[in-house]
Amino acid sequence: MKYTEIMVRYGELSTKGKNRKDFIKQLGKNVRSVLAGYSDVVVKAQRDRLHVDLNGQDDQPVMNDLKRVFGIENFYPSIKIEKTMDAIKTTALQMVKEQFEPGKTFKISTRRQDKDFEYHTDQINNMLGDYILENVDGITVDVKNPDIEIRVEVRMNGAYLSSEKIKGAGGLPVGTGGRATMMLSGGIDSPVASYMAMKRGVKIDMIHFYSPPYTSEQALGKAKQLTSVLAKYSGGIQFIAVPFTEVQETIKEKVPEGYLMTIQRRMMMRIAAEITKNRHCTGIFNGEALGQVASQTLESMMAINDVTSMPVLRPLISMDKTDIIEISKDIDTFDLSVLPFEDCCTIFTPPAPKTRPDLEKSRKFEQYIDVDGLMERAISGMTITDIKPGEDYMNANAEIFAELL
Ligand SMILES: Nc1ncnc2c1ncn2[C@@H]1O[C@H](COP(=O)(O)OP(=O)(O)OP(=O)(O)O)[C@@H](O)[C@H]1O
Repeated sequence: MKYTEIMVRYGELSTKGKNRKDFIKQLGKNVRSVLAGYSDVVVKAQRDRLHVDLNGQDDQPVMNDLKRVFGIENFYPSIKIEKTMDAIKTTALQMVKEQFEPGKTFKISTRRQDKDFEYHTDQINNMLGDYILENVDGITVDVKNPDIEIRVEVRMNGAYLSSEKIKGAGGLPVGTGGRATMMLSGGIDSPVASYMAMKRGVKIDMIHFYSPPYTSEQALGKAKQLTSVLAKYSGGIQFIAVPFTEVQETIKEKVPEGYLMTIQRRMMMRIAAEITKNRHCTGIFNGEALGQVASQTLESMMAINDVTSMPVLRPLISMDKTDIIEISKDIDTFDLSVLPFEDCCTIFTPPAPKTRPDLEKSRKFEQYIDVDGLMERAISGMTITDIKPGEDYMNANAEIFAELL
């Protein structure tokens, strides 16, 4: 069946009362941005549903892209036909026949927007139901739990029929939950945390620390590539690369070995908090999960969090690694995350970092370095890239990558 339109049902929006208008507007904007590559497609965000008019565009790629947009509960590929009972009957029968197998049940659900149409809702349901029963041997009606549901909408500009129901990404439209920064490494966890932040409607800017020459161009390319995969869920993400070499070298020189990791993380957090404030964002997300590594004990989090009053949000805090990996596979970041390029946190890692750093000692050892000067120089060296969904930051260096793998 060649579909002409995709009808989108809103997710949690329907429960949001007075914010509903903003949510619908934002979702419309997000859907338009994700489908911008299809020049013929027209998106209309209306009060109770959103309509994607395909205008001859193949439905499959559009539906694949729609599956990633947060704020959509379900969508229904539909076909627009002439607004006559004959046309409705013929198309409904064709739809049923495409799905019918012996023993299957069906139901007709009609909505009528055009109050001047010659039949009202119950009449349409009955007439169509009878027609299907007469023409499909062995089929029966089940109004509670049908195997096949044919939805008929009689609108002002035509009749629309749909049957397939496709599950959307759920969540809230990105942009309705405020704006925050995300500390993105090249690992498995922070891309998953980014996805979860965006799913709750938060628009994120990525902050990535890198330390040339200890970290390579490829490691930076990998973090950008992860961002371009994640941008498919939100349509465009700003990627902020912050040089961290001087900070790390200074800490290595001045701070006792057991506290290298804690002081590095405190500096990362300070710089991230300053960037977050300057960009008028109101929180910092990261990919920490309790107990995973030395920096992710409660004591460690307290020692690192000490440097800012900005909310630090950790969507993965109580998740098991296996569950995080499962999500990273689902959202297509896993294969990239496991590419073996070093992160700046893995260089200068002492053999035995303090897993339960002392807060007072952390504060004291930090005084051995010029916190303000280091912060200022790192922030003034940052670069910002606008990353679009699906943009390629890896293949340009394909040969170098192949050698490294
Ligand atoms: N180079 C970096 N730039 C920005 N943030 C970072 C960087 N390295 C680590 N982080 C942040 O600190 C968190 C903890 O990092 P860590 O390396 O301790 O743990 P991890 O479990 O390996 O995390 P990930 O899988 O996200 O790398 C990361 O999830 C990320 O939010």
